[in-house]
Amino acid sequence: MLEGDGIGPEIVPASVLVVDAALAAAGAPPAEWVELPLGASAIGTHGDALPASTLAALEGLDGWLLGPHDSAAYPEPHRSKLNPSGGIRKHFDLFANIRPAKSFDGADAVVPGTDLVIVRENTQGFYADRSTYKGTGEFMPTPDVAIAMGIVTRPAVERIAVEAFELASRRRGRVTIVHKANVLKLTTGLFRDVCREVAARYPQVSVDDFHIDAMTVHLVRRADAFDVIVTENMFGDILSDLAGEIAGSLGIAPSINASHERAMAQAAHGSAPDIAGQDVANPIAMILSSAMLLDWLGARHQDPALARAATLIETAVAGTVRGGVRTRDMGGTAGTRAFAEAVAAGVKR
Ligand SMILES: NC(=O)C1=CN([C@@H]2O[C@H](COP(=O)(O)OP(=O)(O)OC[C@H]3O[C@@H](n4cnc5c(N)ncnc54)[C@H](O)[C@@H]3O)[C@@H](O)[C@H]2O)C=CC1
Ligand SMILES: CC(C)CC(=O)C(=O)O
Repeated sequence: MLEGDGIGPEIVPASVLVVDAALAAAGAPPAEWVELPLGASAIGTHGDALPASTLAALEGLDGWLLGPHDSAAYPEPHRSKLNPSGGIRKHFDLFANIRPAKSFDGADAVVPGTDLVIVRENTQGFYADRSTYKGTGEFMPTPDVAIAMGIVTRPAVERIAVEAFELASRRRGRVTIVHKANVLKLTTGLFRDVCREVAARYPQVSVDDFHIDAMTVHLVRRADAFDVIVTENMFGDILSDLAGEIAGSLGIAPSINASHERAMAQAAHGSAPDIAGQDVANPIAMILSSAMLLDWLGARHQDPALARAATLIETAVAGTVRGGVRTRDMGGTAGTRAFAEAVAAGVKR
């Protein structure tokens, strides 16, 4: 576990509490938690927000929880470096960022009945790292000119499209491709076209596509009509915050960042410095990210107890919300810890 900054030291321990309860209830072996330094505190102790020792320790693992970091507030030179989660995603080539947005029965949502998953390409576009793709990233040829160079490649689109179509095959059988091929014709045009080629291998899955600007409108109006949305890195980052809020709150939006070998649970939101340290943050996003990780590990290791633990968590979170225990962003009064304790009690029940 890596707690990160801001609300990280509140929501990550809240998730650990719930995961421990779920593993015990599901008859799975207990987790052995190892706390690794990352974020502002690691700048103080190790001189780096993502210490080499942290990356080395992660090498030996196939799953971990990452809290959010407040990298926009780091002092220089740390602020100008690749942010810590970007560094981990890049190091382990965690190419698929899977971000569900699901509303809860009985709780407010902009669009009740929302149940979709954004499959975000996690390595390319404008967020590509210069050391991986030469010539990409941001640079300033003069103090008055800033340039951002993105990249889209066929293999990267193919592998994320396969993730999206496989997922849709296990869900409601629909994939929506989001792009901006009317303006970014070559880059996001390639993204759309390669996704369409992959679609041909999945005749049982229906496919459509929208421009990113129009897609924001469709989501606000009828998010409940979508199943799996596949899109490039930056569009997926933005769209998933929107989808989380439409489903009820950004604080309920989970994710995993995955390759075929490793997965990292990480809430879709940031470190929320405006509410940090007040015990008001919603831990649902981090708790459900942890459940996604257990589910992923269960599939990888063919261990049904881990999948059971994931289901227990999802059911207990939904039951807790339905029972009226909610944090402030969802109109309730429960604190972060109290909410997690209620979920852990629900898991045990
Ligand atoms: N995965 C990560 O580590 C991410 C880190 N960040 C970083 O986080 C810092 C703050 O970024 P912002 O743009 O302010 O975005 P943010 O996601 O931290 O906050 C946006 C708004 O949502 C609220 N919010 C977020 N999570 C919440 C939760 N669990 N419960 C209740 N309310 C919640 C915040 O209070 C704030 O009003 C920046 O340094 C940014 O770079 C941003 C996004 C992702
Ligand atoms: C990790 C962040 C700095 C970027 C972001 O908002 C995200 O990837 O979710």
